[in-house]
Amino acid sequence: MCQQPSTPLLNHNIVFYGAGSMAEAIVRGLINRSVVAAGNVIMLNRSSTERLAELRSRYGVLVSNDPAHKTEYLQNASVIVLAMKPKDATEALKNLGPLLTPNQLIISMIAGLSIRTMQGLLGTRQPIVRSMPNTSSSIGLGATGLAFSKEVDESNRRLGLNIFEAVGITTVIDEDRMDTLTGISGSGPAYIYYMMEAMIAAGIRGGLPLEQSTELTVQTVLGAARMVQQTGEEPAALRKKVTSPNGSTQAALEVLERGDFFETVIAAVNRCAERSREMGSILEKELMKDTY
Ligand SMILES: NC(=O)C1=CN([C@@H]2O[C@H](COP(=O)(O)OP(=O)(O)OC[C@H]3O[C@@H](n4cnc5c(N)ncnc54)[C@H](O)[C@@H]3O)[C@@H](O)[C@H]2O)C=CC1
Ligand SMILES: O=C(O)[C@@H]1CCC=N1
Repeated sequence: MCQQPSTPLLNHNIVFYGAGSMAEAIVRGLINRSVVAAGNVIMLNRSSTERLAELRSRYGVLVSNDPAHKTEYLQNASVIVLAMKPKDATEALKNLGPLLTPNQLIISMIAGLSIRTMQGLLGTRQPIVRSMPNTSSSIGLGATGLAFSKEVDESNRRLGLNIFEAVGITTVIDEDRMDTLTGISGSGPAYIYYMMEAMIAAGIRGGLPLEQSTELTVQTVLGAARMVQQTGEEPAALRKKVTSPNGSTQAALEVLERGDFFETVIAAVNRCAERSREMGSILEKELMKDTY
């Protein structure tokens, strides 16, 4: 599964601080696409030795949950990717700040957490790349939004872009738009999976075996996405081509309309963005609590 790079694109020590599903998605992409040598990737977790052993055997990366080793790895890293849950970020950043030197690049993928709050918690004006990837990064089909703190120079900007370009497409946005982007591409895969779950269930209820219903659903979603990408046509135009007047598709779409499908999806994206902002405010309040 893990191919060793002959000439990796990036020659930096990259520490993933938090070794959960999103960190693994990025690491898998980086290693399998030979962007960085496995020996230059370090994955740190709070406790689970089993999880770390699994990551080491899958990707050949270095791993640790030992506090002394963790400190050493963090101090020697060129890039530290923050990949813990928002609830664990305050404590981790406060402990991390005093270990850092000014040229170490921080890349955060923590939903909601602003650059300003991160710099406050670290207590340093560290160069920070705020990112919002998604789990499809693990197969090179990620969509990542990036915003940069003003301390990020051109080479660190390039480095941040290289990491995420290796695992999909990237787009640079104003930090203010990161919550909306989270609602579209960060959390978006979950909405599509939910739709797929419903389609598979409908197939089964209609008498198709699970395997067939799944295969047909997967290919339909894949084909629909590719059609938009390859034809350059608007989704609405492609939808119209499927929909014969008074035909079966129209009948189905009318049911979706009765369920307010379009506005429900928009409301879900908006609620996701709002929740991202709420999570950011909670972290900001924790910072303020300490400041005053
Ligand atoms: N899962 C997703 O689709 C996406 C997640 N994110 C963000 O990525 C971050 C991680 O999410 P997941 O990977 O889904 O979570 P996860 O729960 O799978 O992984 C988080 C890991 O961080 C570790 N951790 C927590 N505190 C730590 C500490 N002080 N030192 C070392 N390790 C520590 C935990 O043990 C856990 O293994 C979150 O902040 C989330 O907002 C961003 C984009 C997409
Ligand atoms: O659910 C979450 O909070 C994270 C952020 C984007 C995807 N998962």
